[in-house]
Amino acid sequence: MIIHQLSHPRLSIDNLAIKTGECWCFYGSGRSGINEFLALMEGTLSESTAQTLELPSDPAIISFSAQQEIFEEELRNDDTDFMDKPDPGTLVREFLPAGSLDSDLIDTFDMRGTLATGYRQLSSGQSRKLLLLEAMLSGASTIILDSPYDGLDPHSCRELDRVFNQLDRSGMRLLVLVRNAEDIPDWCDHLALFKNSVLTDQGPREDILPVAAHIALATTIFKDSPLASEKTRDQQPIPRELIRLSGGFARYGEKEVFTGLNLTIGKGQHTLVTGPNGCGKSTLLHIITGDNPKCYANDLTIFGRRRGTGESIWELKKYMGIVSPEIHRSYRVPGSALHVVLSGLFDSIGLYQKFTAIQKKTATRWLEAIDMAEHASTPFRRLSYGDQRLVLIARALIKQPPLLILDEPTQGLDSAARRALLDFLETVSRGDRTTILYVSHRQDEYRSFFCQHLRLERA
Ligand SMILES: Nc1ncnc2c1ncn2[C@@H]1O[C@H](COP(=O)(O)OP(=O)(O)OP(=O)(O)O)[C@@H](O)[C@H]1O
Repeated sequence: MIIHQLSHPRLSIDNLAIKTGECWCFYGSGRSGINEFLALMEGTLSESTAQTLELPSDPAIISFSAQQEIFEEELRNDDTDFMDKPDPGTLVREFLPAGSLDSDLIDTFDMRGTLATGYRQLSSGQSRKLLLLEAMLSGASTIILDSPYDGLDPHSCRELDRVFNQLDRSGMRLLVLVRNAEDIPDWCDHLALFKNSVLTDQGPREDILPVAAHIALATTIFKDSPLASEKTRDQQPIPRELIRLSGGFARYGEKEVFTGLNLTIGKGQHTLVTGPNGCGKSTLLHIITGDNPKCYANDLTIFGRRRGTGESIWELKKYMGIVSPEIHRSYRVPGSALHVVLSGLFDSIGLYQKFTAIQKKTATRWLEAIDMAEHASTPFRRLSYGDQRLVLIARALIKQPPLLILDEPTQGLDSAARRALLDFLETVSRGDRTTILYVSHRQDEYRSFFCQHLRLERA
C-alpha cells in the first residue's frame, strides 16, 4: 500500500508505505483527519488528489459504519411481511466461510451460541465480533480495524489482544485505527499519528509512542453547556422512585436472557450497568424504555406507574433522554444535525413537528456545546460516526430529562471527548434534575458518582 502526496481539505499525507506482514496503528483525535483516513480506506473519500495512491483492493473493514451498512442491507431484505414468522435475516453462520464453523476462534470470542441467530438480532458487541471473525476466518489479506475495543467486553478485548499477538501476520497487512491513546495495541509494530488533518509522525511503535501521549488532551466540548437553561417542556413532578423492577425477566423465543432481576432506581441514584456482551444490558434498558414487548409482562413500575396499566409509551418517554447503539442504528431518516438535536424534544427519530424559535436557539446552543455549530445544517448521515454520536448525546440532553439512559454512549469518541462527557455527567449528577443510568464496558468510565452498580451475568 502506497500513498504519496495525498491532499484533501481535511487530510494530508506526504508519504505512507505499508508492506505485507506489517501491523500499523493510526492514532488521532476525532477531528484529526483519522475519520477521513478511514473513509479513504473505505473508498468513500471524495475530493482528494494524490500523486500515488495504491490501496488494498478488497480490505476487510471492521467499523461501526460497516456494521451499519450490513444492518441496513438486512433491513432491506427483511421478508417478515411475507412470512408466517419473523424473518431472522442472514444467520451468523452464513457470514462465515464454509468449513470454518469448527474454528476455535468462534469459541474464543464466545460466538458459538449465536451461529443460528440472525444478524439483526445480535447485540452490538456480538455484531462487531462477527465482522472480526468473518475477516479472520476468510483469510483476508488486509484487515482494517476501526476502534477495535469499542463495544467489546473486557474478556473479548483480552482475547482480541491474545489472538492478534499470536497471529501469523506474514501474509497480511493489519491497520488499526484508534482515538484513545490507551487503545494503541502493543501488538502493532508501527504507529502513525494524525494531528490537525495531517499525518504528522510515523515509524516504529516505540519511537512514536512518546509523541502520541501529547495528542488529544484538550477539548472544549461540554465546557459551556446550557445545563440550567430555560425550561424546554412542561414537566410534571417526578416521584422519588423512578424505576422498580421485581423479578425481572427477558427472553427471545426459547432463549432466556435474564431472570429474577431486581432493580430499584431512586431519584439521584446514578446507576452503572456492566456485564459481558450479550448478557442483556440493552434488553434491560429496552424493557425500561418500553421498546421491548416484555415490558408489559414484567413487574415494572416506572415514574410511579405500573407498566401495562394503560399508560402510553410516549407519556413515559417524555421523562427520558436516551442514547444507545440501537438509536444510532435506527437514525436513518434524512435530517440535519440541528434537526436531530431538536428531535430529542419530541422523542422522535426524525423531526415531524414545528419547533419554536426558543427551541431552535436551545438546540443551537447544544450544538455549540459539542463544538458542532458549523455543522448545524450538515446532513446527520454525512457526519463521522463519532460526531453523529455527539449529536445524539446532545439530542438526549436537550430536554434535561429526569432519567438519562446512556447505553455505551462513548462508542466512537476520542479520549478527550469521552473524558469531557464523563466530567459533564459528573456535574449533571450533582444537580437534582437528572438521574443517570449508564452502560459501559470501559473501566475508566466507572466514575465515583455512580452510587449503584448492577453487574449482569450471562444466563
Ligand atoms: N430481537 C432479538 N431476537 C433474538 N435474540 C435477540 C434479540 N435481541 C437481542 N437478542 C439476543 O439477546 C441477548 C442479549 O442482547 P443485548 O443486546 O441485550 O446484550 P448486551 O448485554 O447489551 O450486549 P452488548 O454488550 O454486546 O451490547 C444476545 O444474545 C442477543 O443475541
